[in-house]
Amino acid sequence: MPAPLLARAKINYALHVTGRRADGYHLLQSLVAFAEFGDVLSAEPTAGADHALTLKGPFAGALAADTAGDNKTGDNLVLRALDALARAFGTALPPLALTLDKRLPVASGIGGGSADAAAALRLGFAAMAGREPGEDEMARLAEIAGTLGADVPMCLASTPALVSGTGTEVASLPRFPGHAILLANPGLPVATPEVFARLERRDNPPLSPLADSDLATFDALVGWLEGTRNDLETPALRLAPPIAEVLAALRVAPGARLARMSGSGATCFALFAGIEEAEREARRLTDRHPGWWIQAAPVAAVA
Ligand SMILES: C[C@@](CO)(OP(=O)(O)O)[C@H](O)COP(=O)(O)OP(=O)(O)OC[C@H]1O[C@@H](n2ccc(N)nc2=O)[C@H](O)[C@@H]1O
Ligand SMILES: Nc1ncnc2c1ncn2[C@@H]1O[C@H](COP(=O)(O)OP(=O)(O)O)[C@@H](O)[C@H]1O
Repeated sequence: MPAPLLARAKINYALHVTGRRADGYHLLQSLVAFAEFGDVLSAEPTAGADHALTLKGPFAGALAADTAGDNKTGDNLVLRALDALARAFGTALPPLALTLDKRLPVASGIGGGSADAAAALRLGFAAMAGREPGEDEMARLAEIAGTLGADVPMCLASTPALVSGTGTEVASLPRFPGHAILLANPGLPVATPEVFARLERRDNPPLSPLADSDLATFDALVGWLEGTRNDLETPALRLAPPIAEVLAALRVAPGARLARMSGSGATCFALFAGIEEAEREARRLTDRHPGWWIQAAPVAAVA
């Protein structure tokens, strides 16, 4: 059986909404990166006739309550991803007993469900083929990923990238400076469509060009990010006002170089040069806001 997979949290460092398609989906330009923290998906063979999914971890309850239907895990993106994989490859997938350790808050702008779906595609492929996917097979997995959600292809890559289109066009960055991130969520689930619906403008200016030198150091990256935005921040604040308090707390954290909301919220992040500073601020914030979800993690370099 394939080894357990880390379904890393996705963070939109910058997110510009530049248009809207006729089908209502928005055109985005985003710089995304991934924290070395996330859900963990594991699988064992099972004698049962179908896949079985067990949820555990701090957000298992929230997910079970959020997922519709009598079978509380039936709508889970993990099982939908395995179904889509088997259909696309036309190959029987051996029934799997899956365990999802749900460590990322649900509906929180850091793509936990999308990362789980991407991990399920990788794990399912390995269980089906007995090996890792080749380049052509990865391209097919990315296509399947795009049918599961706009964020799933970027989570399949799980490496810093510029994304465009509706989010499914993923250009991995050739280099990226390592640093640390502090994630904070006030405990409010936010529905992505409701945030998009509250946008006042859908024709915002695009990202400024990203030069290789902007990725050479952490300072240079922060400098570039200072000229960018998250266009979903204002509509999300209207929907969930407590996000303002999270942003304010992160902005004044000693050592925080940039504080912003990720995706459609409500999770916000601050960037730090090193993990020690991020962990120190995580402890401080946890003392002051025991009801918030707070997590520090490294963001790996791409050399
Ligand atoms: C906003 C972002 C930014 O990365 O992240 P999250 O806040 O979800 O983490 C994504 O675009 C979310 O991606 P994902 O959550 O996979 O979206 P989907 O399941 O495909 O779509 C959910 C809903 O979001 C809206 N949507 C999503 C993507 C997009 N480009 N335009 C949209 O308008 C649509 O209302 C759609 O019905
Ligand atoms: N494995 C999963 N983890 C999280 N959410 C899931 C999962 N499977 C299905 N969902 C559904 O997808 C929705 C979006 O979840 P999530 O990816 O956590 O949002 P976001 O991208 O905003 O962080 C949830 O409301 C939930 O009902």
